[in-house]
Amino acid sequence: MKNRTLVVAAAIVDDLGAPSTLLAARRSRPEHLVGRWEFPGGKVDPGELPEDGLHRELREELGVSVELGREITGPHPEGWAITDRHVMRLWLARITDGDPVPLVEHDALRWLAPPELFDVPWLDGDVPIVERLRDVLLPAYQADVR
Ligand SMILES: Nc1nc2c([nH]c(=O)n2[C@H]2C[C@H](O)[C@@H](COP(=O)(O)OP(=O)(O)OP(=O)(O)O)O2)c(=O)[nH]1
Repeated sequence: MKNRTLVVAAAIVDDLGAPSTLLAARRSRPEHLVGRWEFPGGKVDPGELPEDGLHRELREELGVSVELGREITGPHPEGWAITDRHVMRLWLARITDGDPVPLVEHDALRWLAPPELFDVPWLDGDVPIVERLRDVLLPAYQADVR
């Protein structure tokens, strides 16, 4: 896990206390990622705190401000091994300002409820994270549909 580049990303949800839907973003670049869905975010700049990098990326990519909730921790203390060169940390987040628009890096956004989570082709490394998030979203989703 050492020597991997740190990527920070957000599981943007409708509500931090009772999350039931998740915002997914479709990559528009680079070529090998085009059409795959992911969590908005990106690489942390040198000297930047991970959470600060995440707020910056979300402003740049979607034009939104967020409140961060708890971190969705992975199997490794460093985060989720999303590729053989990147490790990712991700936090729940709620939009506090702005309507999300795919400004750069993405060309589509979708709010997904648990039954729809796998209707989109996620990047391979994100699949175990989406499975974990399904468990996070299910209680509030099931309470809502009842
Ligand atoms: N942002 C993000 N990247 C992901 C996810 N899953 C996944 O495998 N990746 C990969 C894709 C890229 O190879 C890498 C992140 O790079 P990036 O292109 O988003 O980062 P960045 O905006 O800072 O990129 P750069 O163009 O400035 O280098 O991690 C995900 O859910 N979100």
